Amino acid sequence: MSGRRVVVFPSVAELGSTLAQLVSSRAEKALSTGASFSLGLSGGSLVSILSKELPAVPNLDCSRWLIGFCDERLVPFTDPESTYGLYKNQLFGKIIIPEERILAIDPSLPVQECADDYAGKLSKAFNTEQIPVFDMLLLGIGPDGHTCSLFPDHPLLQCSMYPTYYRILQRTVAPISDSPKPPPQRVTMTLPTVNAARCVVFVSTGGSKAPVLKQVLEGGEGPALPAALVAPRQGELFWLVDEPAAASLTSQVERPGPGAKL
Ligand SMILES: O=C1O[C@H](COP(=O)(O)O)[C@@H](O)[C@H](O)[C@H]1O
Repeated sequence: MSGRRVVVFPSVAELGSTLAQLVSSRAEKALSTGASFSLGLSGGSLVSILSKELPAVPNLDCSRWLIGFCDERLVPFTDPESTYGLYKNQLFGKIIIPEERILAIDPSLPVQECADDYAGKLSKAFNTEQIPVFDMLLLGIGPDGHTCSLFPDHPLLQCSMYPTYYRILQRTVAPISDSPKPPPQRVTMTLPTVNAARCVVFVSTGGSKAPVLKQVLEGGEGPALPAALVAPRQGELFWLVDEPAAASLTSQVERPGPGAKL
């Protein structure tokens, strides 16, 4: 990992605009050397921030982007809890990404089959039986420290710590049917997939996130929270947060001026 950057913004709008610039710049970089730019999206509060700011980037050509989902809730796309459904309504109508380049789950399948099916889609799109390497993943963090659908104290996390669970550890995505946050059935990227990415960006806003950010970024007692286990092996790691979310941090952070690029 090439060093974590914690960047604090005075407002969600400024954060969002820098996030959009960051996505655009990493897309340009990926497309200058490769055939596509692979971007993994999360749900929750990220959806509206990204959907507002990304279409505002001038001359954004998304025709060679490949979109995946860091996690997804196992509900129909028409359900307000569906992350794909939210992006379809709020973003995909505003930027042109060929439909076949958006890798969504099949919500009609039972959760285990759904995870296997989604893993198969990733494997085909990345043309590998190994862990896919995304150019960029956008993550959120819940007040409990979860990220993707990886929750504190969940066996999916223990898998990453105990070699006896090696088979599971190597999975690209996993099903979860007991999510403490509804809806209970979900599909999520595993930590090995998250940590293989070239660039991982957490987005966190609002005062309700201040205590968990303090714990994840500056340490606390007890086992590491899921978000604290995100440490890309060779990629970049950004935390983009607003002032209320950063309120309890005492470690060094960056406060870029207006329009600054990361
Ligand atoms: O349930 C989920 O929550 C996290 C965090 O969401 P936020 O609204 O607190 O930012 C999100 O990143 C994840 O994709 C989602 O499924």
